[in-house]
Amino acid sequence: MQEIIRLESISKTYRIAERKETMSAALQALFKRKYTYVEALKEVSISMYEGEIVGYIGPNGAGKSTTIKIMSGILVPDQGVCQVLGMTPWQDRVQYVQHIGVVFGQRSQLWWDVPVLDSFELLRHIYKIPSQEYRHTLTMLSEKLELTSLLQRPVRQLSLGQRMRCEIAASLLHHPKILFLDEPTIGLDAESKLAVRSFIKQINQETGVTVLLTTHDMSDIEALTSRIIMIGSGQKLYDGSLTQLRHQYDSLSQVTVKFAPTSSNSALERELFLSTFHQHDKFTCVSWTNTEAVFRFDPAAATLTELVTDLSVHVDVANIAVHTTPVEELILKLYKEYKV
Ligand SMILES: Nc1ncnc2c1ncn2[C@@H]1O[C@H](COP(=O)(O)OP(=O)(O)OP(=O)(O)O)[C@@H](O)[C@H]1O
Repeated sequence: MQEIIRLESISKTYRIAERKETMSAALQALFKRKYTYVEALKEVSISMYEGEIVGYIGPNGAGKSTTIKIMSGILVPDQGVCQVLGMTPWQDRVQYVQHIGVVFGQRSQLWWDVPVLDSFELLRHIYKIPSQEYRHTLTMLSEKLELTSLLQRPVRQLSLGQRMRCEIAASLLHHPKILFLDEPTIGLDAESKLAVRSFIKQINQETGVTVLLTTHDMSDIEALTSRIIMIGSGQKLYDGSLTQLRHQYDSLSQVTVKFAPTSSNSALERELFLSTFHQHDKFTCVSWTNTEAVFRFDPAAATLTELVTDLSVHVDVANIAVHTTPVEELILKLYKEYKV
């Protein structure tokens, strides 16, 4: 896979002028300003490859939006190298923006008082999209994002979910190679979230567009990304797959085994048998009742099939449920480990 985004040791510090309480102190400050400094990014390095969907996560104030602003050329870092598609975003801006699409969930790129279609037309002119290509793309996006009934309405009349679908369409009109999505599902109801998610997945699969997605919603991450990059207090803390994360923080598999109601074993027999699991070298029986038992084992040392084979000699099994730790919990463990 080809590397299309490369950040090397990117740092960014914001300078904030101190505000004074009293009028005289404020007047004095006009001549002798005092500043505080916020280190938003500290030597962050990131590589992304063509066609990937990467989840960029971290708690509030971690530095996610600052990174996206640097990658999209809106902000200039204090230090480091940023190469996207072989360009430096803030230097080759006019050429560069032809290749990227950006959506900020908290801000609109559409004109508030005019119909959505007028904003799209304006973007067509800005990006110099040939009319036939524009019509074709608009039809495709309108169908996939169900925009037909929205296009003639002013943006201010749209619901958040409707507006977000239009924002995403606007960011794709010029067929960008990379899509930066900064919290695209923020504030959306369950149905709108699903619509946005399934569209992102579909467009990535069909066009190969590379996607960097920031979100606080871990179900977005689970549904869309196989790789996550975590940032905390301006530093990159984790870069890897969800599977790796699961191995790291969820090393033991847990299964609940339900006994058949018409089981031929007596409760006593079952109890005696389950108590032998205390000495079992591969499986631990965590708890049991008359109707079910919970087991834990290390998937590197044993398999579910072995457990079922062992069990079925002595008890009638009706059902087995494998417990997987929700991604939300895994990420919380990661945040805790790094104290962010
Ligand atoms: N324009 C600015 N001026 C001063 N400080 C800023 C500015 N923008 C961001 N910051 C500070 O930089 C740090 C990183 O902010 P950033 O918006 O990149 O974080 P984030 O991870 O996107 O957070 P969130 O999840 O809350 O959107 C924060 O401490 C924030 O207060």
